[in-house]
Amino acid sequence: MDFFFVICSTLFLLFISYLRHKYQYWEQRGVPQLQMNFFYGNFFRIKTMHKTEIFHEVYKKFRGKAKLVGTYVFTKPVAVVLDLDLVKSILIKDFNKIADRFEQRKGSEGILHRHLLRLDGERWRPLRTKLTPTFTSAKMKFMFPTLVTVAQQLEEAFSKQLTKTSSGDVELHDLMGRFTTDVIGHCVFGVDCNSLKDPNVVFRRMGRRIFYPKYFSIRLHIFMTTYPALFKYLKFFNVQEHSKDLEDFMVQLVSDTVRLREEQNIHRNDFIDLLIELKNSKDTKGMSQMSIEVMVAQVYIFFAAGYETSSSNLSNGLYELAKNPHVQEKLRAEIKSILEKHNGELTYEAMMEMTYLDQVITETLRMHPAIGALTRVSIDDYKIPDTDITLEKGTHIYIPVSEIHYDPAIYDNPKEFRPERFHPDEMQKRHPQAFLGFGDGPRNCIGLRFGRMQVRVGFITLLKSYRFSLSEKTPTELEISKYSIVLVPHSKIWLKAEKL
Ligand code: HEM
Repeated sequence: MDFFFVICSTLFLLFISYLRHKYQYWEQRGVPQLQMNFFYGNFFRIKTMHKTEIFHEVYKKFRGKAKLVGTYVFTKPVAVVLDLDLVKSILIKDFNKIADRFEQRKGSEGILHRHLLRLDGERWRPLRTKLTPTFTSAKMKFMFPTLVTVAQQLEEAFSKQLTKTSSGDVELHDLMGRFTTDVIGHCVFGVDCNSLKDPNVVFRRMGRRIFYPKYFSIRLHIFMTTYPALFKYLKFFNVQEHSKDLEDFMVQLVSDTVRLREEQNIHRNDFIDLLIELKNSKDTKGMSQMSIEVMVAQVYIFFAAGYETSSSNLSNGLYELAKNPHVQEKLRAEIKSILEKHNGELTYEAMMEMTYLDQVITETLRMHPAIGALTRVSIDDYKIPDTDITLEKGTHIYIPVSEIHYDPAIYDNPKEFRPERFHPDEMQKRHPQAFLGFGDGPRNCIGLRFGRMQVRVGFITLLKSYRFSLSEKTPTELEISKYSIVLVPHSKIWLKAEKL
């Protein structure tokens, strides 16, 4: 019994010393850090990464006093960058030393992991170079008519939904999700997802599975990105990031589409066409530029990264416009006058002329960014410019987007929705990294143009025909979901709509 007691006490003391040592990591390097709970660090406060409570505390306490601050996710030391010049160095100037987004999970990659968002810098670079031409303005212009077709379906679905209610209350977050699912379905998968007609189609179910994992899975997701080396052992307990049926669904879908297009020689100028072109072209060694597995992974990430981010931008924007009727009227006036100039037709050129619309979209993303913090991992030791601090190779770095976007020293009265902040003259007065809604540098959002295009088309379609106002069911504040990986509204977004 005594022996057992001695063993337990020794193990306990060793464990405490280990934690104590771990939680002194930043202090020992001369980097300011938040006070940690001695036993569990900030484990219990990490309910969701995107809730970013920890970054909020760090930013509030150290902004203006330090360029970067240390904190911990579980026991992993992470650096939080507070200074915009340092943000610029990390994302752009010194990108070569900080090219990874996540610590890599070697040897345990499924097909759906081999995508742009996740790959390490070495494998990411050639893939990004191949995929960048897929997102040029010219390619966007080719896809524009498809978006207009889906927008007509949105108009029909919206009008149908409105006729079903006598109060005029419409729930917008789900409807916008169905719109962007169908747009991505057409342009990325090359199929008609039909979710505007049937909300329960398989694509919606798959989308919900990606973004709304069970509560446990959110912590698991954080655990997985923090300790990828340990995560591989969880597969023995059948814990996986992507379920087998999601992977099978994606593989089947892409293989069927590719076969059909090749057999029937179908060309539609969409993403899948461009990926097939890469699959069929050879590199200098005579090898295919893209295998079907890599293609599946890219199609998966275009869907995953593209539909919920854009639909939240749309529904959050409509919410802000309902709260700020003067902005809504100003935007509608712009939309109507430009459409009139183009004989009432929504063309790519007409859309590009709507500059105030662009400001509204950016201001919405400032107040409601899709990603609360950008992540990077150093692939080499990195000396922080003008300091004696060196981040070790493999350090996890966070750039707290939400905090920067709400910093009153950067955006006066940050809780006010004011699109004019993004007038080019106003933007010139701010630091170039003061807005990070699409990230920045070589690893910024590759789908920026496409995302903005579908959001613009969604806004134009609804605002030209409907006025939105607050209803009794509208939430007073938009709460962020604790259950989703990206920042999406927790509650439904009910607004009153009136036909013009
Ligand atoms: C309003 C819509 C969107 C928002 C707000 C958004 C936001 C972001 C952000 C913040 C990042 C991280 C950037 C960084 O770390 O610097 C990102 C990366 C990415 N996004 Fe988007 N995104 C949107 C739409 C899209 C669309 C439509 C697609 C694809 C069709 C897409 C594909 C990607 C990919 C593949 C990456 C990883 C890029 C890389 O590592 O090279 N996104 N996005």
